[in-house]
Amino acid sequence: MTDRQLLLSVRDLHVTFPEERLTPVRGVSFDVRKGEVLALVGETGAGKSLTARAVLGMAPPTARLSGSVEFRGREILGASRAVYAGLWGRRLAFVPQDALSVLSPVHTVGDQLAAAVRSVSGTGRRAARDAAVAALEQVGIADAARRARAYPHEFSGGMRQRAVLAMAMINEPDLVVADEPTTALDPARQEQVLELLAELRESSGAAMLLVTHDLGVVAHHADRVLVLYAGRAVEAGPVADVLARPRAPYTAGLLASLPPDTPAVDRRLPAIGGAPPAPYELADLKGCAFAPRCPRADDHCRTEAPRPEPAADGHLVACHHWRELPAAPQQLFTEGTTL
Ligand SMILES: Nc1ncnc2c1ncn2[C@@H]1O[C@H](COP(=O)(O)OP(=O)(O)OP(=O)(O)O)[C@@H](O)[C@H]1O
Repeated sequence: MTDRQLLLSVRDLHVTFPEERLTPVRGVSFDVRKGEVLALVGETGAGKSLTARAVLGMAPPTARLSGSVEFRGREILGASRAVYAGLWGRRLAFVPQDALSVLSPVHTVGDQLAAAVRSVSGTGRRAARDAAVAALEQVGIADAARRARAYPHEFSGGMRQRAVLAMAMINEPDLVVADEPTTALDPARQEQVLELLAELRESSGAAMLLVTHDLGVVAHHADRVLVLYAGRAVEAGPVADVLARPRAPYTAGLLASLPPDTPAVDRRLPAIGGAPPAPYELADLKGCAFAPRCPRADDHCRTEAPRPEPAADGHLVACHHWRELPAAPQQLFTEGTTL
């Protein structure tokens, strides 16, 4: 039976750089349903951005991709530029870390928004211009008609990121891929921009794939979460369930390292102890990539990689020992365990 709510379905995604003999994404699978927010979370180098870029058709040119990315029932992995050009901005939108990577320095913000509108519809110039100004108003840019005539470098960082949100949402896409959308902003602006993104997304009904390394952001802004480690999923499920009762030691370690009552904007992922394997080490890795940092690891973990298996309704975990862990496995990391 087909799931009519299914929007994006990624299966066994691998991203390889043949020249460097690196495979930073090693068989990632997940679904995004209409209107839902899936967060991809993990430490630096986990493969979050490469996964997001593979979905967008924006992987680095030297990357080789395999697996499957079905969007709206159609395979798009490895599709031609023409296919992606028909999706970008219209069905599939991108909010990057750095606004200047998507805004052209040589056109005014208003012209870029108007061009985005005209690229998907036969809207006339004046109507497109009005839509651009309305979009800037909607993202809280004061004096939008005048601001629309400014160039991106004349905007503050926060305003630029708002303009990028306006650009991403102006054609009401089905899926927004947001890659650490507030990292470049100062902490005071981060939550504002995330709230704005949530409002725009909710009012348009778009789904979102949200890349973040901040569990506070996951808690407040996602419906489901996929935890990545060394290019593989270690745990996935509804946010409330995964955060309240993590089944994978890695997720538990991330949660244990969050200081209680930390303001949302400061909840970055601190080190669990040790570091993830370097990309070049992954090729020869036999067992679970987290084993060297895991207090529960044994010979089984060091020799055989665990596969994701269902632990509860809609909750997957890849750990040989998930059934034997304490109900609050964060204890593994907080009770004087040396890692
Ligand atoms: N163009 C490239 N060529 C070779 N290796 C790459 C390339 N891009 C990324 N990688 C490797 O892939 C790994 C995963 O990169 P990715 O950007 O997906 O990580 P990430 O989880 O998004 O981390 P971060 O939070 O730091 O952005 C990195 O360790 C990097 O070494």
